[in-house]
Amino acid sequence: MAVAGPGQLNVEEYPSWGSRSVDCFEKLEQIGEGTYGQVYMAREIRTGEIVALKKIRMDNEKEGFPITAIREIKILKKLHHENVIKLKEIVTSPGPETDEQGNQDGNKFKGGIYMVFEYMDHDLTGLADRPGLRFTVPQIKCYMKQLLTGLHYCHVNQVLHRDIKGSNLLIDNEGNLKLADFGLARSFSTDHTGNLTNRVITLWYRPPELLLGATKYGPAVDMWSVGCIFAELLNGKPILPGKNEPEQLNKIFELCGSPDELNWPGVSKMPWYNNFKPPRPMKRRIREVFRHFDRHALDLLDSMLTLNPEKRITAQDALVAEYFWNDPLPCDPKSLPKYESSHEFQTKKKRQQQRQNEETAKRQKLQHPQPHTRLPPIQHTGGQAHPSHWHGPNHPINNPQPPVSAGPSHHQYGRPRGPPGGPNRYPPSGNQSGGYNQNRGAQVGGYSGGPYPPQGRGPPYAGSGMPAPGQRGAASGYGVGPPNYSQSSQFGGSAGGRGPNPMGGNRNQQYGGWQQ
Ligand SMILES: Nc1ncnc2c1ncn2[C@@H]1O[C@H](COP(=O)(O)OP(=O)(O)OP(=O)(O)O)[C@@H](O)[C@H]1O
Repeated sequence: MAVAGPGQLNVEEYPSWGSRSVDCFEKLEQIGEGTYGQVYMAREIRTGEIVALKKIRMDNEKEGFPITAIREIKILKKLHHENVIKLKEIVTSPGPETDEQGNQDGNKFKGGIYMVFEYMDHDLTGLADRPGLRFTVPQIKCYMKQLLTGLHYCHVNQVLHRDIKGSNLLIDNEGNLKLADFGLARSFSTDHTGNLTNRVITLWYRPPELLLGATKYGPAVDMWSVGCIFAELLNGKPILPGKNEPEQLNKIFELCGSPDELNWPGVSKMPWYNNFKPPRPMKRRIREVFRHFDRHALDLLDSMLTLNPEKRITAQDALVAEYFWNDPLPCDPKSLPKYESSHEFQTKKKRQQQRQNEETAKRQKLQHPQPHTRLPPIQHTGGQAHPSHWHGPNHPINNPQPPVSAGPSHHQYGRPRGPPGGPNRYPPSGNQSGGYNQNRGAQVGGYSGGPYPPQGRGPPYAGSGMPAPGQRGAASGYGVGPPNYSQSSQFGGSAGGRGPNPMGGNRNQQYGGWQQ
């Protein structure tokens, strides 16, 4: 197969694409649910090969085949790299289909179209959310290196991913990490002449230039998201969990300082700058907030979370950063432990189940109260904490809000992504005591994803309940410093939830106009 060179489309077609039926595969289990519909683990009947089938959702489409699917297919056909998910073929189902409950699919084509991908055992959010799992520094370096390598390849090929987040980073049991979900990706020209939509990238990972209304942008938008993921991996929880766009910007300014003409020439001309500029200058506090990270990690993070996109580090430069060349070195992917399959969809489903069980148990207890006893309660001096405490106060299990059992991309449409685990879930990481933990085995920890941004476009945020520009958003967590880096009050509120993607109810609609 011909591999596209930088900036070229791979013109070689696959004549057989779309000619096979989905009946060539046996669906084994649902592993994801996103904008397109369901993602299944499946086995190819003839070869026994395990693949992922992503069904292209057609029921909402008034105008035929969704443009995002066309984009994803077109882009994935030209990208061939070990750190980019491989699209193997397209298959169709000629007749009406039923879902797992036996209900007929409502799509007007009365058939389905599936993308067949190589199967990956985990997504980063699902993996990091496993109870008892904590990534080591060599492991974080190993994943970060692969993320940057894959992204560098995309950028060299003039593709912006525009939705970098944990659930779109897939990992197999060989330790390989691959970028997935190119549904929001698009080609860009290096001169940034075209107008692009700024309603892309899941809110917690969205860079300040998009939040300030930029419509001309480039690969730096993805690098901001990478910085958020990097800090999240080291910190153990999302670092900028805004509930809506204004609050997101506010959080960014509190951490990264306020933008001005000195640190970001031209910022005052950005479309929404005047709506959101803080009334007084704010100090950059990355090095203070993350002082427990080691020096090289901090240097790299600082360069990724640079407000001015022109000054933000590129994937190529990040790959040669000291961080990756100093002890402890990134580990060999193959040396990483193998875990039971974990996708965000499944881990959240399990958590939802656990919550239901707890509620049932509580109800039963109320109905059948224990006989009164005079004995004092038994004091547990050690051993396992109650599961609901283990998850921390912000965990969906304990949160009074309805459980948000899936991330922005999964089956909780119309809501922001659920709160990440509580502050106690995540141990401080990085080099606190002068040496990294070189143990490559699993430890305690976790990692969680972000919400869908609120709906709507255009300037912006009227009536959104945003803090006035410059006011602090609801309880910034910064300044306390790990491990008391509390973000607890950030969660549980409504973000004016919208559809299952960061673009709006139907992200395809965003592509019809001049902004892409
Ligand atoms: N090739 C794959 N192997 C294993 N799991 C996969 C694969 N592709 C997707 N998944 C799982 O399905 C989930 C959803 O996939 P994906 O993000 O591609 O769908 P989507 O409809 O575009 O979602 P979103 O609404 O987030 O944009 C992923 O987070 C991952 O857990």
